[in-house]
Amino acid sequence: MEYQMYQEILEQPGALRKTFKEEKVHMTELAAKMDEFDKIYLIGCGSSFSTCCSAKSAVDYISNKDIEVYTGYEFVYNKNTDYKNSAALLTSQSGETADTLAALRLAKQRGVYTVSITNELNSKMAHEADASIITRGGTEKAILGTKTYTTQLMCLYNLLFQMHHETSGDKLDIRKNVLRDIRKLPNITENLIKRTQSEGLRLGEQFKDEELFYCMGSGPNYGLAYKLAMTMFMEGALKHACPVYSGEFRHGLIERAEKNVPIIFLDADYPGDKITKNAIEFGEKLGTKSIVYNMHDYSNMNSLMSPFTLVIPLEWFIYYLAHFNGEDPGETRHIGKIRYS
Ligand SMILES: O=P(O)(O)OC[C@H]1O[C@](O)(CO)[C@@H](O)[C@@H]1O
Repeated sequence: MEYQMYQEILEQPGALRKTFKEEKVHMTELAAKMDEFDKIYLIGCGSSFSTCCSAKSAVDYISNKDIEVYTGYEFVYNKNTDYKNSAALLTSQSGETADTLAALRLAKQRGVYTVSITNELNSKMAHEADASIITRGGTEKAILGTKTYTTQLMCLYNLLFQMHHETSGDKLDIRKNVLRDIRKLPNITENLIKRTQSEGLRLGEQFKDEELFYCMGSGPNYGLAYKLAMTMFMEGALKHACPVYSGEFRHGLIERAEKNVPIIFLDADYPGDKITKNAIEFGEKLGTKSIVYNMHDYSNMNSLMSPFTLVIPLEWFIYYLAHFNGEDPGETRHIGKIRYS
């Protein structure tokens, strides 16, 4: 019953170590280069879109830098305004996703400085971007993205938090703590992988017959809630799932939060998690099947590192959920095989 994803979960600490070591200097140089631009676009799809959402939200806590997040085709079809003095960081584990590649080509045409973050050295995106950061995960086969997620997210955080931000006081401390925690990530990840496997197994078995999961988070955890629903549940465990911003709980999900409905709450005690906690309480009264992941139960890193922390117990949960349903969590039925153009 060991699927490909199993090995790839275990490979994350090594991939983080190697990526940091081999790209450290380059990332510092690129952070300085990014300072030259007035605006930064973060662009990716699926798992690689979720990292952009989390990183933007995290850096927003300490910075006023103008950063916008787009999926590949949203950027291509719907972004028509001014591209003056801007840069785009394009994330893609394969470096080949048509949507993100189209965004990269359009950005270049419009004079935007482009940086790709990809796991494939010989990919189109690595070749065509003005600069490239290569995550050193080794080939990843399981579709939902494990080691390419953590390494890509690490590169985005490292780059964005190293940029010059007008910070002082608390914000400066947060920035320093995040950069310190990034260095500790390989060891912390290693530990989390060991500590959370049995919990994932238990939850996977307990929830195996559920068909739909709501995934809620605020701040940087919304990006993870998105990944959890779109790639981990839907692509990996073949379950229906829906990401929800905590702040949007009262505008939709509240009407479906009924007895026995599974809701996964990602909590890191962010200011926005006031609403997450209210929603948890509301769910308790109604008898929802809540699973609450609070990042502080798993690590003592800065709260902004919550996606790095919570993704590990979630990977195990999804791995076993797929297993108890007789599915290989690394398989794909359509992704990578369907072409629109
Ligand atoms: O990161 P890449 O290689 O651009 O791939 C994007 C793909 O990743 C996935 O999120 C799978 O991890 C798919 O949804 C999507 O097709």
